[in-house]
Amino acid sequence: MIVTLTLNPSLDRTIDVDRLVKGTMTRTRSARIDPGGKGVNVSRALLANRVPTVAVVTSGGADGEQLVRLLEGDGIAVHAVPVAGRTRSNVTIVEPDGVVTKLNEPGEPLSRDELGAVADVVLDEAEGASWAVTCGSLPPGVPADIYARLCEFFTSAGVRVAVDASGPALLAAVGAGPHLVKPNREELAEAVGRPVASVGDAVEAARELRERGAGTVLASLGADGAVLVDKDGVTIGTAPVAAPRSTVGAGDALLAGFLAAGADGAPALAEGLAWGAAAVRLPASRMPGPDDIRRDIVRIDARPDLGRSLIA
Ligand SMILES: Nc1ncnc2c1ncn2[C@@H]1O[C@H](COP(=O)(O)OP(=O)(O)O)[C@@H](O)[C@H]1O
Ligand SMILES: O=P(O)(O)OC[C@H]1O[C@](O)(COP(=O)(O)O)[C@@H](O)[C@@H]1O
Repeated sequence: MIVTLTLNPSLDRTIDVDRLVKGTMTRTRSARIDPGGKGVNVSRALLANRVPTVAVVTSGGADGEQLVRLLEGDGIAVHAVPVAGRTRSNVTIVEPDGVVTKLNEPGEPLSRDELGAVADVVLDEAEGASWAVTCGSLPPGVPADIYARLCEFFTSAGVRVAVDASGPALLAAVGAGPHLVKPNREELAEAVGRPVASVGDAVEAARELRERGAGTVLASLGADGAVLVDKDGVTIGTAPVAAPRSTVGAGDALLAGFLAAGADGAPALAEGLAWGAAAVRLPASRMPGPDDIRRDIVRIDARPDLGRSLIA
């Protein structure tokens, strides 16, 4: 069982337009609503591939109720903790060439008591679980060390912890010694305080996060694939997609695939890459199921070129 926690979930609204021009009225081509938030997406991807999972989320107002209805409609085991603040909506605008513009709300504040209630629920749900996955931005008012504190609780209960966060929350979590962190390129660069412009830069930055406490670093690099740095060394792979449709949720699919495959070494990296590429071929934040995942496109580089520049 893999338990995910999303403190700041969202209704993801994806809008397709022919062209987005700032400051003009744009007629939309289609729109779609998905349950969103990083942990939510990890659970959606796991369930789509029949891996047992529970999603712990906060839920506030009519949008929170809709989020829970959508998740339950998909058959996801969801434990929703009611909160006073409205669940946010994140908007993604997609142009035909695959260019994506994201507008993510900060979410409404969580009180101390609400945070305590969520922590009780997730610690309870994680009892006996193989992984606890704590993901996404923190709502206003939530201390930046929340993932670090939860990590200590999970670890002492014998549950492995994966963290997908950014900024101070990621840095604090790394110091608490999680089994796995999944930064993307920007998050990695911010964490080490220097640009990540090449595959070698990503490897060095991932090594630094390991030195600071993370057990395994799965650094996702968009179209450049991903770098895995763990106790056994460095593994690098790619899974090219000729015509990406939507990259929203690709990182969540990568993480889900990596965990589903056992979170260890090249086989797990390859599975994560296959799931991430499949997500990119699907519209909006749809998560891939078995029929969408192609393992034949994955390449694990036996002799990676560390000097290779990353796509801008
Ligand atoms: N344009 C793309 N082409 C092929 N694969 C992609 C593309 N964008 C993302 N991916 C896949 O999705 C994974 C996660 O994407 P990334 O953008 O790094 O993460 P996040 O969604 O967390 O920002 C990548 O490691 C890669 O496997
Ligand atoms: O919590 P954040 O950082 O605002 O991100 C939330 C958004 O990220 C997503 O989980 C997508 O994640 P990625 O595109 O980073 O994989 C959306 O479902 C959600 O709207």
